[in-house]
Amino acid sequence: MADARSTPESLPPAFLEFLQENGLDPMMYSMADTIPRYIRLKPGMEAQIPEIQSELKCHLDKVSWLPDFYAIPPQVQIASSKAYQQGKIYGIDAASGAAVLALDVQPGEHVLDLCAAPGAKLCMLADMLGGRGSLTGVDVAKHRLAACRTMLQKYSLGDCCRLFVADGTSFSILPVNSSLGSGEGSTCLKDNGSTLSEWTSKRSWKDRQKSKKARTAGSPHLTSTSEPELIYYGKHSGLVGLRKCDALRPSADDEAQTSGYDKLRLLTNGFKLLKTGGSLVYSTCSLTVAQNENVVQQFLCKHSSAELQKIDSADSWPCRSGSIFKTLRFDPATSQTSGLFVAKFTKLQI
Ligand SMILES: C[S@@+](CC[C@H](N)C(=O)[O-])C[C@H]1O[C@@H](n2cnc3c(N)ncnc32)[C@H](O)[C@@H]1O
Repeated sequence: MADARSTPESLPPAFLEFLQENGLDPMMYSMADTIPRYIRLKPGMEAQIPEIQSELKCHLDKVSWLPDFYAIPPQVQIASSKAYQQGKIYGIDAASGAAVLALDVQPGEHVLDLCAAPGAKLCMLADMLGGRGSLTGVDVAKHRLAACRTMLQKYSLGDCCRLFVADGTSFSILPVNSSLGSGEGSTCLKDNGSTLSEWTSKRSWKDRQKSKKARTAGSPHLTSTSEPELIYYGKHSGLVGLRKCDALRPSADDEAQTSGYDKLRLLTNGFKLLKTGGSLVYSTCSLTVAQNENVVQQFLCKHSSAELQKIDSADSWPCRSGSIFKTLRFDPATSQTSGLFVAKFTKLQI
């Protein structure tokens, strides 16, 4: 693995060859420290910008091509700030925001996020839906989904989203109350023989924070075993409409959690669940052709009802076309983001 501060000259020749094969600029490894950090402002928090700037001690530099996004210097840490802890800002890379924007979600639509944890994009989707329609998040890693639930609660979005611990390559739960799915109120469905339940914490995020503080203070009553089990929770229903598959490259930690992870299978399953006429965004933070264009190519060969769509809003984005027409690549070196591949599909009636 290349060090983030490597210069092109210091990279091993085999790695340079690999970068060349994938059309990647080796300069990205010497520029990592200069790429800004991005925050997204919670809708309605615009008046708080001066206060946030003064707390973070930096200027929030509006990202011209992405609504509600601001660039801040890379060394600024937001996690300990009040603005972050009080749910006024999200930490999310601009390219990730673009992938969500590509889906063009409208209030009232129904969205599935496969590989949803820790949930920055899920929160953005929830904000875009504005409490109308439905949102379902799926992740195979239980602890990551718990973090996702905590995040949703922190931003007061806990009631807007159903979460499932499940493998996205076989997840098949249809929206409750759908003509294809189960009846209203059904909480637990059989999926390929294994029971899948919807998950959340019994307690609110505020209560969990209180317990955490109490534990830190040494309360004898609140040990780590007092943390509740994750249980079924949910009340949303709806028809399948828009669906999103966000299959990102796993970190080493993810690899351990999700061995056998297969992007083509995730994409295929997301598409299977997609309503005719709906849209699906496949986005990965992998920069390789194998995990991006090749996956898209193989997928299109097998699915005659899948059509790549032009992402209209992308005309002003700092990205380039992938090697397949209509796919997009955010290169770290030129886009000033962490880098991302994005492809948008629609399902045709055939
Ligand atoms: C890079 S993270 C996704 C980031 C997330 N979309 C966000 O915006 O915060 C990748 C996630 O994919 C999950 N994952 C990997 N393989 C999966 C699979 N087959 N089914 C469901 N989730 C999977 C991992 O557990 C991990 O949480």
